[in-house]
Amino acid sequence: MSVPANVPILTSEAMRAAEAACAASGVSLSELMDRAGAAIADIAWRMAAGSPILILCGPGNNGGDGYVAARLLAERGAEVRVAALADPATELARAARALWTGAVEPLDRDLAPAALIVDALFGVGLSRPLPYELIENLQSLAGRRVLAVDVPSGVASDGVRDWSPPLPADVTVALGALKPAHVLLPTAPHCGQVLLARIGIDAGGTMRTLPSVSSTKPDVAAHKFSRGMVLVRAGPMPGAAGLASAAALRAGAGYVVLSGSDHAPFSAIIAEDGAGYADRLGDARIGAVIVGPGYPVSDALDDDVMAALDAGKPLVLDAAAIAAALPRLHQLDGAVPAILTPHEGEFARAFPGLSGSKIDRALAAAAFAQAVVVYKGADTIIAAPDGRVVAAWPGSPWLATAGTGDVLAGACGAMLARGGDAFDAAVAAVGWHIARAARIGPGLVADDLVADDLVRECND
Ligand SMILES: NC(=O)C1=CN([C@@H]2O[C@H](COP(=O)(O)OP(=O)(O)OC[C@H]3O[C@@H](n4cnc5c(N)ncnc54)[C@H](OP(=O)(O)O)[C@@H]3O)[C@@H](O)[C@H]2O)[C@@H](O)CC1
Ligand SMILES: Nc1ncnc2c1ncn2[C@@H]1O[C@H](COP(=O)(O)OP(=O)(O)O)[C@@H](O)[C@H]1O
Ligand SMILES: [K+]
Repeated sequence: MSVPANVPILTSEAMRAAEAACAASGVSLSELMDRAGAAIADIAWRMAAGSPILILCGPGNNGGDGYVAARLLAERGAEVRVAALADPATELARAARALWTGAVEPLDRDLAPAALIVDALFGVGLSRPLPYELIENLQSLAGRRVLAVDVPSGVASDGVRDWSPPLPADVTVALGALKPAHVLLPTAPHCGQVLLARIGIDAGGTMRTLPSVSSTKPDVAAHKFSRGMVLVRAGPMPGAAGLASAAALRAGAGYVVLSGSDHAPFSAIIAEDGAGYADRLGDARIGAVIVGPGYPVSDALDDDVMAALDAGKPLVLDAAAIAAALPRLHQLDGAVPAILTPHEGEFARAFPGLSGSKIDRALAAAAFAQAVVVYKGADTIIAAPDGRVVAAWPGSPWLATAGTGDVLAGACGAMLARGGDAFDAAVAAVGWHIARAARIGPGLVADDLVADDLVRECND
C-alpha cells in the first residue's frame, strides 16, 4: 500500500470545479477522458504482461474511461474483453462505447474472469451503496489482479463511511488528483498502490499527501538556542514526558528542559523540579512548550495548561491537555500558535458531535481551536485553521504501541521551536516520526525512536 508523496487530494465537489475550469480553459472533457483512458491502458498493459484483461464498465464516465482503455489496449494487441453493468448513461461514455468495436458481455454471475480485471464501474459519481447482486458478482471475481479506475467501485470517494465492499485493488489509478478515500480508513487499504495520472487538470488546492522527508542541516552559524529551545512539562507519569523530551532533542531542538521530573532520559536534557515552571515559561529563549504526555485530567493539569497559554509561547498540547486548553484556545482565536495531537479517543472527547470524513472533522476541529490539529491514527490527518490539510497515509503500523504518541509530541515541539509556521512544523514532525518507525520496523518500542543506534543508522 502506498500513495505518491506531496500530491493533491480533491473532494468530488472540488474535482468537478477543477474539471469545469479545465473545460473553460479549452481542454474538453472528452480530451480528459482520452488521457485518463490512455493512462489506464498503459498501466493495465504493464500489469497484464501479455495475459488476458477483462474491463468492467459502469454507466457513467468511469465506465467511459474503461471503454477508451479497452480500445487502446486492443489497438496495442492485448487480449481484452469488456463487460458492462448497464448501457452508457452519459454523452461521453456513449461516445467512448461507440468507438469500442469488440463485444460487450453482461456483468452477471456467469461472467468468466481474466488474469487482470480493470474495475471501471463507478468513480466519484457513486451516489449510493452498490446493489447486493453486483457485490456478489464482484466477489466471484476476487483473487485476480485488479486495477481500479479512480477508486475501487463501491468506495465513497469523499471518505465518508457509507461504502460497499469493493473488489480490493492491487493498483488504483487516481485521475487528476487523489481523493479522500485513497488516504482514509476504512477505504485506503482497498486501494492498494495508488498512482496518480495527472491528465492535465489543475488540481492546486489545499489538501495534499505527506511530502517526502528532507533532512535539513543546521545553519552553519547555529547555536543551541537558535536551533530551538523546548520546555516539556511532566505530569504524574514522567516516562511519557521523558520520551517527549528525548524526541525533541533527537528531532533537532538545541536545548530541552524537562520540568517537574528527574527522569531525564539523556544527560543533555536539563531536568528540573516543578517549582521553576513559571520562571521557565517567562524565559524568552523558549520556542515551544509541550504539555500533556503522561498527564491525566486533574486540577494541576488545568493550572499548567493555563500558565502555558498565559505565557503566550507556541504550544504542543497532547492527550488530556487538549480538552483542558480548548475553551481558552478558542477565545484566543489563533493568538497563540498551537499544535494539538489527539488520537481517536482524545479527539472524540475534545470535539464531540462532528460529522463527515476524518478530514472534515479535523478541519472543523482546527477551525474551532484556531490551532493545527494532528488527528492521529493509521490515517493521520494534519489540518490547519486556514483549510490546509496533509494526509499521512500510510504511516508505519509498527507505531501502534504505547509511548509513540509522546515521541510525536516531542518532535512537534522541536519543529515548532525553530519558529515558522505551526502547520509546516506538524507536517515535518509527522514525516520524521513515520520515517524513523519505517527504519526500525518489527519490534519497535517507543524508546527505539529516540535511541542512539538509530541516529547512527540515519547518519550512515
Ligand atoms: N474528474 C475528471 O476530471 C475526470 C473524470 N473522469 C472519470 O469520470 C468519473 C466520474 O464519472 P461520473 O460523474 O459520470 O460518475 P461515475 O462514477 O461513472 O458513476 C455515475 C453513474 O453511476 C450511477 N450510479 C451511482 N451510484 C450507483 C450505484 N450504487 N448503483 C448503480 N448505479 C449507480 C449513476 O446513476 P444515478 O446516480 O444518476 O442514478 C451514474 O449513472 C471519474 O471517477 C473518472 O473515472 C475521466 O473520464 C476524465 C476526467
Ligand atoms: N496502525 C498504525 N499505523 C500508523 N501509525 C499508527 C498506527 N497506530 C498508531 N499509529 C501512530 O502511533 C502514535 C500513537 O500515539 P498515541 O495513541 O497517542 O500513543 P501514546 O499515547 O501511547 O503515546 C500516533 O502517532 C499514531 O498516528
Ligand atoms: K472504479
